[in-house]
Amino acid sequence: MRHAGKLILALLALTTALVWQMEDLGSGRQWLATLVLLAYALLLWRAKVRRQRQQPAVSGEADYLIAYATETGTARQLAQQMRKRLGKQGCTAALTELNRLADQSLPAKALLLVASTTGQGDAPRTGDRWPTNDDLKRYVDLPFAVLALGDRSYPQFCAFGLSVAGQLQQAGAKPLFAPVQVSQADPAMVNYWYQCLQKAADIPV
Ligand SMILES: Cc1cc2nc3c(=O)[nH]c(=O)nc-3n(C[C@H](O)[C@H](O)[C@H](O)COP(=O)(O)O)c2cc1C
Repeated sequence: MRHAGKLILALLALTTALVWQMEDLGSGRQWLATLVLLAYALLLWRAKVRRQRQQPAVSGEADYLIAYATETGTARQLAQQMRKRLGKQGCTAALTELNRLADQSLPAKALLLVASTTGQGDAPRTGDRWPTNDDLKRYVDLPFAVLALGDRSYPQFCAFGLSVAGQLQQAGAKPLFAPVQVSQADPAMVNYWYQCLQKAADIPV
């Protein structure tokens, strides 16, 4: 996204330069085109600021830290919904991709993981470098819960989510409840996972 923003700005600057090369346009039209391009850049900038406000920076003060591992976006979407849902219950939650978990401060209450599986039971793009460079010792005694996404038609159903749960437990982290395996992002099972969390973490309904 950061690269896309830079590319758009570079294209706008190039277009402005081209407009000023076209002398037969006349300076009135050249100014008009420049103003339109500037207004467009301003709109893009405002949209970016709004997006950043909707996704506050990850903070060590958060009650929950939600880490997602996704290939095609479902786990990220569900993680974002989870954060909103927790927010409505008065809880704070920070969001990160699993590959960046090592850079985040630990949450006050629990680590929540939304992890999809790809390939033949493999890690998806935003989780394929975890736990490299993460000191798993820091998760000792940390409560956690895993929402494992997959598809029942694959022989290695939810393999990556289960592997994440296993590695955390082996490192000494404390599962709030067993990983919930969800096929094709079934909303009923996602809801069931959330109910388990509410019960285990004593979140008001
Ligand atoms: C190429 C491919 C390979 C997949 N491999 C598995 C698998 O081995 N095990 C599994 O349970 N699900 C597998 N799935 C299903 C995905 O995990 C499931 O659709 C999930 O909801 C995708 O989540 P995402 O959008 O966060 O990546 C696979 C899906 C695709 C497209």
